[in-house]
Amino acid sequence: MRFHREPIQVEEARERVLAYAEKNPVERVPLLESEGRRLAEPIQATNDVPHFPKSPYDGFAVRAEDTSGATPAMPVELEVVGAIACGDEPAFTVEAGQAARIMTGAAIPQGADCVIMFEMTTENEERVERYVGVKKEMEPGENIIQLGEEKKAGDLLIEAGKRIGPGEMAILATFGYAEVPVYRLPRIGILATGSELLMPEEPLRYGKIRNSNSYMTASQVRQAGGVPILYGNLEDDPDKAVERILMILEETDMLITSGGVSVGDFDIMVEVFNRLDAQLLFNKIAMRPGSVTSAARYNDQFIFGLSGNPGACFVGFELFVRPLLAAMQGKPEVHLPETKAILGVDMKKPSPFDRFVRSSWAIEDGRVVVYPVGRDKSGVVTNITDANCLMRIPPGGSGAAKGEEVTILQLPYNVGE
Ligand SMILES: Nc1nc2c(c(=O)[nH]1)N[C@H]1C(S)=C(S)[C@@H](COP(=O)(O)OP(=O)(O)OC[C@H]3O[C@@H](n4cnc5c(N)ncnc54)[C@H](O)[C@@H]3O)O[C@H]1N2
Ligand code: MOO
Ligand SMILES: [Mg+2]
Repeated sequence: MRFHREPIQVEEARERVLAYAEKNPVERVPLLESEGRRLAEPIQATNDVPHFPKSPYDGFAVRAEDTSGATPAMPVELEVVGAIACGDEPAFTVEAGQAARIMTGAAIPQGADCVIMFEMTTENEERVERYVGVKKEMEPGENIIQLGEEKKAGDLLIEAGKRIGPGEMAILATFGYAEVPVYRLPRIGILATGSELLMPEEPLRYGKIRNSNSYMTASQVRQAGGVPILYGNLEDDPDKAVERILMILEETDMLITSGGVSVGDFDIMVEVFNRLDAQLLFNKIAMRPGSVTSAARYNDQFIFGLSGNPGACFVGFELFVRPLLAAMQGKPEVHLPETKAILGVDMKKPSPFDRFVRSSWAIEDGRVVVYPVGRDKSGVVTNITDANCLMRIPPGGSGAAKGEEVTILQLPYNVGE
């Protein structure tokens, strides 16, 4: 029974992780730096928008009752008593028989109740000086952006947890949020285990390979809103691993390792978890790839032991680490979005486990069609570049046939690039 581990279902593994998920502490950052972060508080309107009635056009602010009977052939003549630029606070009142020049975005003066565009006045023939001819009958309120028309003070504008992008930046600036409450970025330590590993700058030696997992994981962490901190490669030595892991956990919120989680002679992670006396959440999942993906709690921190095989390492992050990072940043929906797609080829390999196949979806004749990206072997590293989703093939039966409907988990990579 030396190698026996009790496999649990994917959903169960996710729940065991999320049961311990906590939101990161809140910090206030300058507006420009808040871009890409997640809001820690709901954002409300701090004033009406607009907070003064304003003109949507360049024209004349007038009293609608004065324009009665006006036509292009018989313009009504009004006295021009002032001009209002954007930013002015008009100090005069438009009385009966009067008009004021007004520019787009400028405040409506007292007395006026509508704005007539330049094009509907004698201004369109030659520039008006003292008197303007109005060529159209106006309604009260016409061409006025009313006080609070867009938003009222106190209105909820953005829910907490939303990622700050262009629209959110515009709102935050509009309502004077020079400092923005956001969740602190999760700092994620990344450590590769394996005596065969070289750094990217090192020349190849027979039997050795360059560590790609750490860089792949760093990208996944960053795209999930975390800050990756790389701690290099570690030989397969449990003593050194324990020492390094304790050091990394002091400096970071969480640790992700890759490699050494299976049952080989040099797979040290089981031993490492034992020596740390960590609380094991799982070390076997009924899925492929990534069946040996492991997770543990050490004090109040997480350690994820992802597979060494790059395909399995990639999938392990997407299914189990991503949701945790999302939860730490207050994201309301933590899992990858799922949709249905039509399988573009036969995937007839029967499997007793759920399979998560690195795949690519595209719209064909108005339908979402999905194809595996190539050889579905967890040791293959060079086809992750083509994946924009994971295709989920349920266990049992005889796999899935071309034309069948399958579930896909959309990845945030390789879409619209
Ligand atoms: N007898 C069994 N053997 C294996 C089983 C099993 O159940 N019984 N599971 C297989 C599966 S599935 C996987 S996945 C791997 C998991 O291996 P480990 O997580 O223990 O990883 P390693 O043994 O350290 O390495 C596996 C493979 O990946 C390469 N690797 C490791 N680290 C990196 C890295 N940072 N960058 C790129 N490539 C890396 C490593 O050289 C190996 O080729 O176990 C199977 N075996
Ligand atoms: O299940 Mo392994 O983790 O195929 O690659
Ligand atoms: Mg191994």
